[in-house]
Amino acid sequence: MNTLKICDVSVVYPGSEGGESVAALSNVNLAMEQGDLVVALGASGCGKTTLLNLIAGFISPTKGYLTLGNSTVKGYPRVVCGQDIGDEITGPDAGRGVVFQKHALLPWLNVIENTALGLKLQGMDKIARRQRAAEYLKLVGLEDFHQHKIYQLSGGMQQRVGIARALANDPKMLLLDEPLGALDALTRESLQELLLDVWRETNKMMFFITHSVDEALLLATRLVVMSPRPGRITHQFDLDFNKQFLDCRDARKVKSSPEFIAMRDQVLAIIHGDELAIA
Ligand SMILES: Nc1ncnc2c1ncn2[C@@H]1O[C@H](COP(=O)(O)OP(=O)(O)OP(=O)(O)O)[C@@H](O)[C@H]1O
Repeated sequence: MNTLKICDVSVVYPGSEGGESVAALSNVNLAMEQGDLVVALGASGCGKTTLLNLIAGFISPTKGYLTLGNSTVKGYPRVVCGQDIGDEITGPDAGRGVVFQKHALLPWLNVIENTALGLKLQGMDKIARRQRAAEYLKLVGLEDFHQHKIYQLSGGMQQRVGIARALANDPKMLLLDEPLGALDALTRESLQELLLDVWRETNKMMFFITHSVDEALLLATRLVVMSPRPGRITHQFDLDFNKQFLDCRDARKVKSSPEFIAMRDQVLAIIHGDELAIA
């Protein structure tokens, strides 16, 4: 089974040119399984992206370790506290798909070429990779846009291509760093629905970062709230508003329920309390 374990992880960035080092994360513990949609919320600079970068294998922890399935993630000792924690993954790989706020697509390639890019880099032949890319473009509603250039697409459509490209590699987990942050409100709502459809269809583990409390509550199976720097996970909530939404397809109805409003108030109180503490 696919599982991610983050065990007592801290990250300290060294100061540049004699400057002070930055303690970004402190003693973070988190476990995820297949089908979990974990959303991280917290004040700006609390270490959300640092946590995502660790999971993706872009950076290494200063202390602690991460495991994905039977493998340790990038650069960690195979044996920890006398226990063998498995083979090492040597860094970012196709098993962890990443979607950024800015789509990071290549403007000189068309939609299907962008979607198939990771498969091309893995050496998959052209027919097979185009077939696979077409499947995922259909999943995100872009089956009629294969030949379009990226600049011919709206921001929301570009993000759909980014999601299809990440999924085309069939990753064990999808890591999404504020993927909807730059979109207008209506497009953002339609992509929230799309992501939930993709999540239900694929049953992938997803780790999602946002600044929007409403978005976090609507999407998450588990919400983790992080403290200001050095980031720690201070609260975790198991939620099922996403299943309520998928049943009724009416975000306004879900968001106006007494349970949603109470949870929103509770989470906002935590975040505002944290912000006041550092003001
Ligand atoms: N490569 C780096 N070198 C030094 N400091 C860094 C580096 N990357 C991030 N930081 C610092 O670490 C802290 C955590 O940054 P991070 O981007 O993880 O926070 P965040 O919660 O994602 O922020 P935001 O919500 O504003 O995107 C910040 O103080 C940031 O300035």
